[in-house]
Amino acid sequence: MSPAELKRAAAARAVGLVEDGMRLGLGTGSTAALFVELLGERVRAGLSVVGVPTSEATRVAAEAAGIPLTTLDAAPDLDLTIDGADEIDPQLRLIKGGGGALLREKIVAAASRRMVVIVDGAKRVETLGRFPLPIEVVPFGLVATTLAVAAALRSTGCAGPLAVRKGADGAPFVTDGGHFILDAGLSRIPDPEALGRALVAVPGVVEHGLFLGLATGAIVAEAADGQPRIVTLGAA
Ligand SMILES: O=C[C@H](O)[C@H](O)[C@H](O)COP(=O)(O)O
Repeated sequence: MSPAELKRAAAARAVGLVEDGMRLGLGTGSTAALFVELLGERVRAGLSVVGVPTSEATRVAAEAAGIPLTTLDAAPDLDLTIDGADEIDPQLRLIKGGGGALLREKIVAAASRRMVVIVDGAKRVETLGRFPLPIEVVPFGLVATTLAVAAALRSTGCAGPLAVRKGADGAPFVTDGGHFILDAGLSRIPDPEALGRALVAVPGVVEHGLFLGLATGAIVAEAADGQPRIVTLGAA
């Protein structure tokens, strides 16, 4: 089975969690995009929901799918957020931000009573860190911030290269919030909570891609005999 087929299976299961009248956080990335597409089918069939997109890309996709949208300011308490992830560990701790949407994703997840993560089985890890950790920083003082981030990484037992994420044109990738992303290739993160605390203490760091204590459940689609097999973690 291809990763795309597994992602679709996880997204399809997640659509079943949506109930009439819900206020939804709509995640970002290829898996969340499949959820938006499938949710749009249910909306066109009569389901009444309202969504808060976590990126401009998701806003465009949700509008195209016919999903009514609002802002987090108008609906600051969401019932359910469905989002993808780059990694998930057994404690439902996540690395997110591979698509650069981590800041809005984290704000929306924190404003939701439930956050259910949809992933293919390849995203499951015992220890976070194989996926480079995205760290969103303001462009001003980039070199000083990068040095301080490197010190924060070392102070929590992490080591590895830090690189400014580049776009297809070779220029720094700019997030929806107008910030840059540092990707930290750490291999493993021994203490994600300590690293999270150290990173938010660095002036210039806006947010990091460690989602700790936010996911309430996960839907994992694994390949089993050529068919997707759904495994749920937590409350999903
Ligand atoms: O910034 C992007 C998000 O955190 C995505 O949810 C994450 O990168 C997973 O994306 P995908 O479903 O495309 O693997």
